Amino acid sequence: MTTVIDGKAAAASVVDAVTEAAAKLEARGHRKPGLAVVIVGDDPASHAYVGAKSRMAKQCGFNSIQHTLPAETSQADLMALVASLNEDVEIDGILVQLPLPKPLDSEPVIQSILPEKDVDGLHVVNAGKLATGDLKTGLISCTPAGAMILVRQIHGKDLSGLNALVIGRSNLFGKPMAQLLLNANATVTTGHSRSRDLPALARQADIVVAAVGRPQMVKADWLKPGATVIDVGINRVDAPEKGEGKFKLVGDVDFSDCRPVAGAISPVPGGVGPMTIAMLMANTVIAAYRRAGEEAPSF
Ligand SMILES: NC(=O)C1=CN([C@@H]2O[C@H](COP(=O)(O)OP(=O)(O)OC[C@H]3O[C@@H](n4cnc5c(N)ncnc54)[C@H](OP(=O)(O)O)[C@@H]3O)[C@@H](O)[C@H]2O)C=CC1
Ligand SMILES: Nc1nc(=O)c2c([nH]1)NC[C@@H]1CN(c3ccc(C(=O)N[C@@H](CCC(=O)O)C(=O)O)cc3)C=[N+]21
Repeated sequence: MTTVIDGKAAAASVVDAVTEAAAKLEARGHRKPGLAVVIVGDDPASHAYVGAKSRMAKQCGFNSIQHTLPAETSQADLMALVASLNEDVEIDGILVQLPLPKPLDSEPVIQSILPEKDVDGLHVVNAGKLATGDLKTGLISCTPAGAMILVRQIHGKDLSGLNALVIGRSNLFGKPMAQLLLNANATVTTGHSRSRDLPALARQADIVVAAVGRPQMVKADWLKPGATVIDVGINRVDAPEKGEGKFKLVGDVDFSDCRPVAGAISPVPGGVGPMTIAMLMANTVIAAYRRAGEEAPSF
């Protein structure tokens, strides 16, 4: 029987633990954890995600602040906002929603966030800690951290002897995911657009993680029977069957094709997506504990 991994349920239990941790911190006389989300421009999908993040932050008992800037915002003004959030004693976590509208350059913005407030885990200090095996003192990128919790549900903490393929090598996901798997003792391969034969690489893998941005790319004949498949892709595709102009979300994995062959598979929606938001809350409460000088919980 194939296990369909329930990312919503896993995310709900992380959110419960975060809510409890936030309440405990307040009970010890500290202020609420503070999360600032910055969004530039008016991309509807980005606004939907940011709205979900802000709502979840309130639900966790955080002080949640959203800064919505016009698409024409200058690099200097955006950097100035980040600088003021770095200084703000009420703020523990800063997230700048990506991608930024052209011609803004995201890299200098991300690198200007204080590493201890970088709840996206994208600052070089946090990326470097993860790369050198320090998983305790930095902040880990939310989506790979969430995907890893789903992998652990199936395989436990120690992935010794297992082959893992991560398809995609972005700083936001592919690289940190590969490092988390490696740290858990998996034998890790990272595939990308220049890889020669991804289906052959995938057939060697006990764990396949797809983060490519290509709808339904991974097919059943790519999989070793019984493999665990984690689908990170979020693709909006037309869904004329739902009515004119309607769309639906699909992952980078052809779910109905792969489901019978996989041992466990995460769906889209309802898989990694909800975990991303839950881990953003987890990183924010961790940052708040550290700022308060208390020992941070782990999730
Ligand atoms: N569920 C969630 O919470 C999140 C979902 N996502 C989703 O995950 C997906 C990936 O995101 P992200 O990492 O930011 O995307 P990027 O576009 O930054 O990276 C995509 C990666 O896929 C590789 N790639 C592209 N085409 C192919 C191909 N045909 N064959 C093999 N590899 C290919 C690229 O290779 P190369 O490096 O050679 O160009 C690149 O490494 C997207 O669908 C995104 O929406 C992202 C973040 C969070
Ligand atoms: N700085 C930054 N950090 C990010 O982590 C970041 C980002 N920018 N830009 C965009 C991507 C994408 N992303 C998602 C978050 C939640 C869902 C999510 O909750 N998805 C639901 C479905 C939501 C829906 O129905 O639209 C699900 O998969 O079940 C998806 C994708 C975070 N990202």
